[in-house]
Amino acid sequence: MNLTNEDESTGFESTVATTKLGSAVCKTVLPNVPLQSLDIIERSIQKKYRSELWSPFIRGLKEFELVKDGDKIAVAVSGGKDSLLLSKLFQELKRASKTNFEVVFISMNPGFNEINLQNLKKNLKHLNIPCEIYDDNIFEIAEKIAKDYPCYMCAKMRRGSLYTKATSLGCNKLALGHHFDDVIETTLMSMFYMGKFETMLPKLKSDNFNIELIRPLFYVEEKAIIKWVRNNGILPMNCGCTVAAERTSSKRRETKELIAQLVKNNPDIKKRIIQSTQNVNLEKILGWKDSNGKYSYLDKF
Ligand SMILES: Nc1ncnc2c1ncn2[C@@H]1O[C@H](COP(=O)(O)OP(=O)(O)OP(=O)(O)O)[C@@H](O)[C@H]1O
Repeated sequence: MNLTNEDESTGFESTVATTKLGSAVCKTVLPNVPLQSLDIIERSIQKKYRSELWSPFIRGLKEFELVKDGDKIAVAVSGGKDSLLLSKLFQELKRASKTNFEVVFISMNPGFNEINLQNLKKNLKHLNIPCEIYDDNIFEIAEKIAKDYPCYMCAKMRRGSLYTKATSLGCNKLALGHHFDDVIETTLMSMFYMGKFETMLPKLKSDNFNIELIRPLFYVEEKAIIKWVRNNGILPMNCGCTVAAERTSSKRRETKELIAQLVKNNPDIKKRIIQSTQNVNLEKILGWKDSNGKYSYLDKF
């Protein structure tokens, strides 16, 4: 592991290391202090990090109506920092909210190495997250059937596996740990590398399962999650992928770095990117599409 200095505005601050894993290099978020007690960790969510974690979480839930009476929600836990926080937020919500909902925690073991698996179990135990870990060997399958580009296949199989598991547990919603920066990066990446304008939605209906996917961390910034994890002494899973890891995420890293540069001169830039997805002027756009087909502004010219 080599310690590297990262830009403050990315939230990685100085204790981010690079870890060599096979042929890949991963950025690793390291704890700042010894592991804190469960009580301190839980309390920090609604006290010390209230404005950075709890409030944007609640804002997203309310604005997009993500949790309703009668819901049974499966929280998908990869063991990374985002889904560990998401699990704790849901436990806090259950305690604080009058909404009558149920929550379960599921983690799919896609072929993690033993060190990662043990660390995941240790974190779940310490954080008191009653999570069911089930095996679904998608790493091996993705690498076999899509040798050159396993990530797309892996992500597709992962989604299917989590939907299947959540459905088998009687859940009507599956919660994923994508956060504010994931949304912004994905929006820009789809413009830069795929030539289309679209964003990551806070909720969507599955095409093949009778289940809704929700993203309750929609308004939670990554730098706040990193602070929460590091200052509570938690070592999240960092390099779970044993197949491709950093090889295929370089475009995301480039986009992340570009945004960090822009934020230096214009701190509101991330907010503006999100706003632009809520404010598309269909009279000043060349073309758009929906499930019925493609349209050009010339159609009605
Ligand atoms: N193996 C898994 N088991 C359960 N849920 C998963 C798994 N892998 C990913 N997820 C879900 O999908 C979300 C997005 O996955 P992604 O790979 O982008 O995140 P990550 O960096 O692995 O971890 P995290 O988002 O928890 O920090 C996760 O936050 C989690 O909710």
